[in-house]
Amino acid sequence: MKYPVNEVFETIQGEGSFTGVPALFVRLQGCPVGCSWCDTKQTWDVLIENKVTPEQVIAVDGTIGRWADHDGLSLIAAFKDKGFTANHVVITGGEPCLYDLSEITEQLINAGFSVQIETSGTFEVLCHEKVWVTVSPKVNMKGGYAILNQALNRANEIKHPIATQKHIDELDTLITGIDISNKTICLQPISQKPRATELAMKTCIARNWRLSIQTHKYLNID
Ligand SMILES: C[S@@+](CC[C@H](N)C(=O)[O-])C[C@H]1O[C@@H](n2cnc3c(N)ncnc32)[C@H](O)[C@@H]1O
Ligand SMILES: Nc1nc2[nH]cc(C(=O)O)c2c(=O)[nH]1
Ligand code: SF4
Ligand SMILES: [Mg+2]
Repeated sequence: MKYPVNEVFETIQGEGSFTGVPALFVRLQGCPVGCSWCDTKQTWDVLIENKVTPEQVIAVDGTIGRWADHDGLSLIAAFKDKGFTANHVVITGGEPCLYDLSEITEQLINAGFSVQIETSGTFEVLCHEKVWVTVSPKVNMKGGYAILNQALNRANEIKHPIATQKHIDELDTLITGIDISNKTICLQPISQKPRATELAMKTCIARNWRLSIQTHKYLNID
């Protein structure tokens, strides 16, 4: 199966439970959710006029919304060509769960990579059972997408972007009825806002949750 890939790069995972882990990022093109504060708006539309060759996507950064078709095996070959050494692959986007990720995650896991998916939980999560799934729930977005309980139940980690108390209250509602005993819950301040960061820290201490800071933005790396 072919997936529309916006960019591939090697960096340090900046967020969540794997913060600090060397990682190969595969950013898929396409997201209909429309978060006003989204870091990666260039990935929203999959426009045919922005389709390029697979080599172009591997070669340069994806800050414009161009994309190319890849599959798991062509990505593994590209990692090798580039001399990448990280063995943790993060599939993000865009919204990667627009696509059935069973094949690509199986190919990566069979090749010896550990695999993580970053998803908004607005689509069913279809992937290999060994994948670490990070759900960053999106509620009340313009598309009116429902959070699928399937995604929250599959999640290994729920990483909630927050700015105000309202967002924490929304998370409380979302996780009512979900068994969170084996899940990591993180709060991630939206766009490094000091008040959001302070609220996230206070709430994490009170609840024994984890703080997730977008460390790559402080480090000024990809
Ligand atoms: C760009 S999204 C792509 C994956 C997927 N669409 C999602 O929303 O989880 C990757 C992560 O960045 C987070 N994110 C995006 N923009 C952000 C911002 N301005 N501040 C904090 N987190 C942000 C998302 O919530 C998500 O956890
Ligand atoms: N370093 C780094 N860590 C990240 N964690 C999640 C990211 C994303 O855009 O999904 C991201 C990213 O773009 N860069
Ligand atoms: S769901 Fe993710 S990629 Fe889509 S708009 Fe929201 S943060 Fe951006
Ligand atoms: Mg980046």
